[in-house]
Amino acid sequence: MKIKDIVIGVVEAPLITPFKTALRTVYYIRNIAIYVHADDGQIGIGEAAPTAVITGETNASITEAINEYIKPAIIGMDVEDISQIMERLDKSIYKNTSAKAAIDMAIYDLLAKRYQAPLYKLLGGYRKELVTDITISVNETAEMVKDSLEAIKRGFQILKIKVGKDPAGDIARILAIRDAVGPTITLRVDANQGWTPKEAVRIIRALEDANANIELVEQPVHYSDIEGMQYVTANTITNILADESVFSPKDAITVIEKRAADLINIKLMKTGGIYQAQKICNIAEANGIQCMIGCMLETKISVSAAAHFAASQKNITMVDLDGPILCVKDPVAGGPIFNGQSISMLDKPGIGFSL
Ligand SMILES: C[C@H](N)C(=O)N[C@H](CCC(=O)O)C(=O)O
Ligand SMILES: [Mg+2]
Repeated sequence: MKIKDIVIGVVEAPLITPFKTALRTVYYIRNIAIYVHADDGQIGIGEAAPTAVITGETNASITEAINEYIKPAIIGMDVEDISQIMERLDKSIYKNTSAKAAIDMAIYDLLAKRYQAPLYKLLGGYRKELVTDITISVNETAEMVKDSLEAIKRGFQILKIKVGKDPAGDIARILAIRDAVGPTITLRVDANQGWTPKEAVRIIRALEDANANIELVEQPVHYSDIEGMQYVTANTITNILADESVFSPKDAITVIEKRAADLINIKLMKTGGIYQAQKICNIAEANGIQCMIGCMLETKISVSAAAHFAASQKNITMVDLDGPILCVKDPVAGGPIFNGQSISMLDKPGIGFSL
């Protein structure tokens, strides 16, 4: 099964409410869809999200990276030569991880279709069901409390609370949410790099003193401030999760060696796809570090690929795959079933979309 052509399209989905983090506000998803055509007529599907503030990519850069660099590097290769394809993909252009992720997942989709196997089984098949959290955008406290209660009414038991935009008000925001939702709901906090190391320690310790019972705090400080993350991890009890600081296996080794975090968030848009994500997950597991699977603002196409990967791995113990849940409707039919907080893998070949 040889790679014959790569076709680029657009996938669009309006969001139910604006998505707000310390880094950006988004009203509408407009991502790149990828179709990798094989010489036997099969098509593999992928998606790239243009998260300029995190990966540095735009839809224009993703399109250019694929057309000018990635496509010439892998066209004509046999889908079964996965390691060789992934080596060429990695070397075809520096960084551009979302462009690479879209191609990587489309090729894995083809490989799994070649063997008539669901992708999660081909990758290791650890479990069939995942439970995702849902994001509560950063807003004024009252609005975040209202959004949290609505999410619980919709059946979500795990909330990912965005903070870091207004550090002075963050303790009050989080405590008000804990107060409103009660003790049984799991709360994750994501500062998206919005705090200084000293601010982070002060805020997290205040939450600890108030018995807020926060499961983890994600990326408290700037992605490049590994010493700062190390300082936060060393001076708090709460688990610290590295997100924007870990794109590659090398980044994971640095964070682990420096004890800069307790946990790692793997996103296909940061790793450049499943092949590199597996390496990070293995490195973390060998070092006793559990991983979260995360997503950017992505539709069901790439989030489904991430779900297959997460389902295949024992060491992925936390799931933040709420992209499709934040959209008014899915732009594609098929794939795993997203029903409230549960994501169920089906036994259709590949990622599960009929193309
Ligand atoms: C959508 C997901 N729950 C999430 O919060 N991802 C963010 C980055 C999303 C973006 O800006 O596209 C994260 O974990 O930092
Ligand atoms: Mg994050």
